[in-house]
Amino acid sequence: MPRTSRIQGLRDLTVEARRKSVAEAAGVDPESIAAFDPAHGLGLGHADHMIENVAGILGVPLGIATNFVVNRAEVLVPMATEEASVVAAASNAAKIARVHGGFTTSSTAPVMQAQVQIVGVADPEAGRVRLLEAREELIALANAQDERLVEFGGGVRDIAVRLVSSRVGTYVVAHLQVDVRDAMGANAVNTMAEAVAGRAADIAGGRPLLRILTNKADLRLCRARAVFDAATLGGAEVVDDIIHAAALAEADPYRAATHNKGIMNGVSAVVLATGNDTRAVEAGAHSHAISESGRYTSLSRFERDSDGNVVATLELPMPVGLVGGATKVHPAAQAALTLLGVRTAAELAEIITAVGLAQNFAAVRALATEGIQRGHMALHARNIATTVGATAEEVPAVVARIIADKKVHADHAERVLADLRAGR
Ligand SMILES: CC(C)(COP(=O)([O-])OP(=O)([O-])OC[C@H]1O[C@@H](n2cnc3c(N)ncnc32)[C@H](O)[C@@H]1OP(=O)([O-])[O-])[C@@H](O)C(=O)NCCC(=O)NCCSC(=O)C[C@@](C)(O)CC(=O)[O-]
Ligand SMILES: NC(=O)C1=CN([C@@H]2O[C@H](COP(=O)(O)OP(=O)(O)OC[C@H]3O[C@@H](n4cnc5c(N)ncnc54)[C@H](O)[C@@H]3O)[C@@H](O)[C@H]2O)C=CC1
Repeated sequence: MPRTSRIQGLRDLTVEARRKSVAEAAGVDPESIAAFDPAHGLGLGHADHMIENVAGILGVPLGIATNFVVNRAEVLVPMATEEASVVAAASNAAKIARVHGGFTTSSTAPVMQAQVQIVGVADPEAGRVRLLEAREELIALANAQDERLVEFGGGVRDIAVRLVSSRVGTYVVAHLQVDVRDAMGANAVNTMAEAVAGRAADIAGGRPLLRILTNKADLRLCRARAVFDAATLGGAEVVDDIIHAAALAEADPYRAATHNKGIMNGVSAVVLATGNDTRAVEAGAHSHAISESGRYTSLSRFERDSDGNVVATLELPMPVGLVGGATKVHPAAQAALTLLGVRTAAELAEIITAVGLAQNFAAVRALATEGIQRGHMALHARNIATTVGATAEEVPAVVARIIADKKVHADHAERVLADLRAGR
């Protein structure tokens, strides 16, 4: 069977049957994703080597988003999240995007930057020039810290020097711009920064202070683009309202914060599923969402194309890796990468960006039409039924009633559960 992300009725299967169906559709050995099952996933022994004072493991649901076509390839996307309707929303938008070929993505080279702050430079402008004169020496010193990275074709691509004025003085800040290939790269560039800091400070004529990467990873950008069909959406008026909803997010930081949270619903779920650093990706995204005028704005743009369809685009930093951090040691993260079938960090980063755009579009489409609650709360109702004590066997009946009653909240669920148990 050719690889496909269109799986009918996946939601109606048991978890085990769903995992088997996903493996078959993705063309992978079911054993290669067995680690999605906690019984075969991260063990306490593993966990005890990952962080400090380990006392247990927090399980997070891992769902599979369907319908995705990215650069003409079918891909099933593992998403780790505690939030209902996120996986459904991404799958829904991906289904609509298929009408016009799915998502097209691209990315820059995987360049991460480390900063070296130099304080106390009497002549900062000249200090900057002196550092740039020593470019080759500093690059060689930094690359010597990671021969393995250089072997893989990575290493320092350039050095930039900025002068940053603060309330307490002007700092000379050197940036090591490092191609980190398939790593996320934080540890790699931090090691380089610590190695060159002393020499750089001597050259600049000051004292080294901070030596750390920046998570504003704006030299490691990914882009996604998709066309959402006007007829499928319900016509020109719906398109207009979707455009208006996105335009508000572009203009208003209050709306942009939630619009971008919608994007990160998708992004962070795949970042987490693949054992990558969600905090780094989120910090990078929000630091990138600053307009030329300095205002916090939306990360994505929605326009109407010449055929009246919605064209959505998203660009953001995407510092994720296939090696490094937890990715290599977490069995479920390895399974996630197997299911995705990615060969490079750039491929992973671009799929994540496409999922962020899908999530964003699904949310804005729901908000601009019926509102978020019908779809979201219908799926959240299962959590509410469980919260009030319904057993797995009782959940479907409680969910059906509270949705039918249009009262999807805990106190009504309690009454419904009591009625069901009393045979009413
Ligand atoms: C929730 C839907 C998808 C329902 O939408 P619907 O039209 O009722 O769904 P449907 O039953 O017609 O199914 C359409 C497709 O959605 C998927 N789908 C649908 N249901 C399921 C399910 N149970 N399990 C798995 N997949 C599901 C599935 O792909 C399905 O097609 P298929 O593949 O079956 O041919 C829609 O209302 C939606 O997309 N809503 C957006 C929900 C959302 O954004 N949730 C995120 C949480 S809210 C939030 O925090 C973000 C926000 C809103 O604040 C961001 C912002 O403000 O911008
Ligand atoms: N975002 C942040 O502010 C910070 C994040 N971190 C953590 O750093 C970790 C990621 O840092 P990394 O340097 O990626 O981790 P790492 O040090 O585990 O792996 C990177 C190393 O892997 C080697 N390598 C092997 N194969 C490679 C390939 N194909 N491409 C590139 N390198 C290859 C290289 O020597 C490279 O230096 C994450 O766990 C992250 O949470 C650490 C400090 C700060």
